[in-house]
Amino acid sequence: MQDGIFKEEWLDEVKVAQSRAYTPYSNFNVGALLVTADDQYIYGANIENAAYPATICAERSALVSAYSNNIKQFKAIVVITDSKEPSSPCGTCRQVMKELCEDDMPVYLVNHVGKVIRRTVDDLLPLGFSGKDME
Ligand SMILES: O=c1ccn([C@H]2C[C@H](O)[C@@H](CO)O2)c(=O)[nH]1
Ligand SMILES: [Zn+2]
Repeated sequence: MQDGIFKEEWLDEVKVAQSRAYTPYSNFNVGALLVTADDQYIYGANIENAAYPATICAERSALVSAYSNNIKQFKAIVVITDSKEPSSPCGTCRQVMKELCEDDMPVYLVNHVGKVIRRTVDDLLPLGFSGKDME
């Protein structure tokens, strides 16, 4: 895994992802930009549903989109929200990142004024369960 040192242009790209959110119920728009190992951009947004639990978060939208297109090596994921402080991925998204990304992949959390917090997948889900736990 190459470390994706945060690039300013990722801010513009993650806002594009966020603009695609479908949030008639919460109006809380989340964008996720998945940067692939070869610097492609995969966009994810939260897609809500009248049956609330059927909602898909932005982070999982991006990861499922990448895998569906046979793209599996990532440099980083950037997540943006309009919250006061950079918002933190939900437990389900952390578990899916644990499954599909390297433990040391950077996760950049960004708020509406561009404050960026860097964590890794392992920071967000320490001692997380994975296939290794079934060996
Ligand atoms: O990790 C998360 C947490 C929440 N949301 C979305 C789901 C829902 O549409 C809205 C409010 O929970 O935010 C995400 O996209 N990612
Ligand atoms: Zn989530």
